[in-house]
Amino acid sequence: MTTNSPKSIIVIFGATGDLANRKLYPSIYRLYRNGKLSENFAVVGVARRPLTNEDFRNNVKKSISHFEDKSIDPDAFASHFHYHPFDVQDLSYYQSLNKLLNTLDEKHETEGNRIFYLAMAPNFFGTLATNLKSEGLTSTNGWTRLVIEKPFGHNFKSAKELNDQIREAFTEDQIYRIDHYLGKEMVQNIEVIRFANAMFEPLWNNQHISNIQITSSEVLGVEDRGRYYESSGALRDMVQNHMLQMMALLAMEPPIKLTPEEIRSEKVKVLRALKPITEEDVEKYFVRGQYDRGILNGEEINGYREGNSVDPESNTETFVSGKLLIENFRWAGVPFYIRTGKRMKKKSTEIVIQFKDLPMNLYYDKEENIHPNLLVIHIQPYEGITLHLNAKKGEYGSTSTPITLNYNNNGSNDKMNTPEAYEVLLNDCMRGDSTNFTHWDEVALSWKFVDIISNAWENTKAEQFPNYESGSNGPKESEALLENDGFNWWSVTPEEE
Ligand SMILES: NC(=O)C1=CN([C@@H]2O[C@H](COP(=O)(O)OP(=O)(O)OC[C@H]3O[C@@H](n4cnc5c(N)ncnc54)[C@H](OP(=O)(O)O)[C@@H]3O)[C@@H](O)[C@H]2O)C=CC1
Ligand SMILES: O=C1O[C@H](COP(=O)(O)O)[C@@H](O)[C@H](O)[C@H]1O
Repeated sequence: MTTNSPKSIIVIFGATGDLANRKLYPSIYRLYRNGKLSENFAVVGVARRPLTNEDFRNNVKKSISHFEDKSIDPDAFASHFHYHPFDVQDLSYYQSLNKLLNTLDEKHETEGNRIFYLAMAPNFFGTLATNLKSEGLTSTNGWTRLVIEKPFGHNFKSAKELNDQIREAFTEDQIYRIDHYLGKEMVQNIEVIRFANAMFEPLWNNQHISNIQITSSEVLGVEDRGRYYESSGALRDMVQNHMLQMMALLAMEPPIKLTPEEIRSEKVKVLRALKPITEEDVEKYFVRGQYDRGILNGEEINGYREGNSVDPESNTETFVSGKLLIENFRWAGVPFYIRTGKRMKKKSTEIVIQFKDLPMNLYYDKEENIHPNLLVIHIQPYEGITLHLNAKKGEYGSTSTPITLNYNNNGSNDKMNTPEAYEVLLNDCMRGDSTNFTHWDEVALSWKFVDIISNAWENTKAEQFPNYESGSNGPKESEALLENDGFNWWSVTPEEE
């Protein structure tokens, strides 16, 4: 680990793209504004478009205009940015990039520290890593790190090939595989809620928890990403990474220390304990869906198959729900239900931990529906924690009424100061903290689990597609998945109550 405001050059490959403009430049700006970057930093943008430094800096200033802070001169900030146009497949340009980096290293006194951020289509990841090494850009007096965007492969086989190629140029501890959910404030809070509260850990097992539900629903559709999404679908896009990572954080054993190695090792154990399913069993444990037309926020929405670059008879799923079982002492018998989809009723990521009912409830006769205790971790857009309890509430006699204790995390941070996932992860990477990045072992195990499901789905046409209306909660089979076990999906966003 290095200091809190590390010195480094960040080279962004894909500097004119959507991710760089929407997420990376604003994140670098916020780090700068919050004193998390020393003055000794430079950003070098690489893409093919023939921009001048001035054009590039103007683009950067545009991308930060929503977040601008009057006390910071945007030109002073933008002066740290440099542009170097070339096609990354053309080996001859890497030498000139290296020269530029050496010059900037001297100018900004960045001590040879370099982050190579691959914000480009995944087919370039392997080549870029190889070229950076072969052309000497990784040989400096400081540290060099490689940040890789998702998707990391398309299945286990391609992910392994990619990993093998990257590992020829970078060691595992130089590789930072992004899963932006791990940078979210409330995802990081899972560990704190679990391991810093005496009241939860003793109950955190199959004796006291009946099921856990993880939902990540989106209102947005596939927008202009049809080409990518057609070969991905919700399973690869969301389940292989974000959903399984959240599940692992909820299910892991307490690490002996809060180091990247110890936390990762516990997450890996959870992924290894996932009950494997056979292709024949996929239908029993997983539901796939695809959105049809519908009404969302009063607006008529087209179905997935009507989108750009989408096959009018597409078999691609835009919704997945599933039941995961973890075969270890702590979790045997407790279903972890996951659900994610596009064009759903609301944008919301939430985790619901449902506790078992008491062995005998004195209020059963008096209350028709005794409410189970729930611990809800609201990841986004509402951030917070809600505990659902039962209590007597201002009435004669002894009746039980459901009540909630609520902590709202949005309220404690003004919007400008809530760290965005990419901001947190960039800062972690600069400090050399890989805790919130995914290790190859986790990626490999996640792909192995997901491959069985994707194989089953690719080999069978979903006859009933499209099977859920835009603006709904997904297909009815997803409700049945829980109902068959005697449960239901909880709808728990505080504003709705
Ligand atoms: N956008 C997002 O919100 C998210 C993106 N990601 C991932 O991030 C990566 C980038 O995504 P995104 O920004 O949306 O993609 P874009 O298509 O918007 O950007 C791609 C970038 O790559 C550059 N580029 C393309 N080909 C070459 C080449 N041969 N040589 C040099 N530069 C090239 C393009 O610039 P030019 O045309 O000028 O060369 C552009 O800057 C992908 O892996 C994606 O999966 C992950 C999560 C979210
Ligand atoms: O990785 C991805 O995540 C987004 C959802 O992210 P969120 O932070 O808005 O919840 C999803 O839209 C996209 O398809 C996927 O690639």
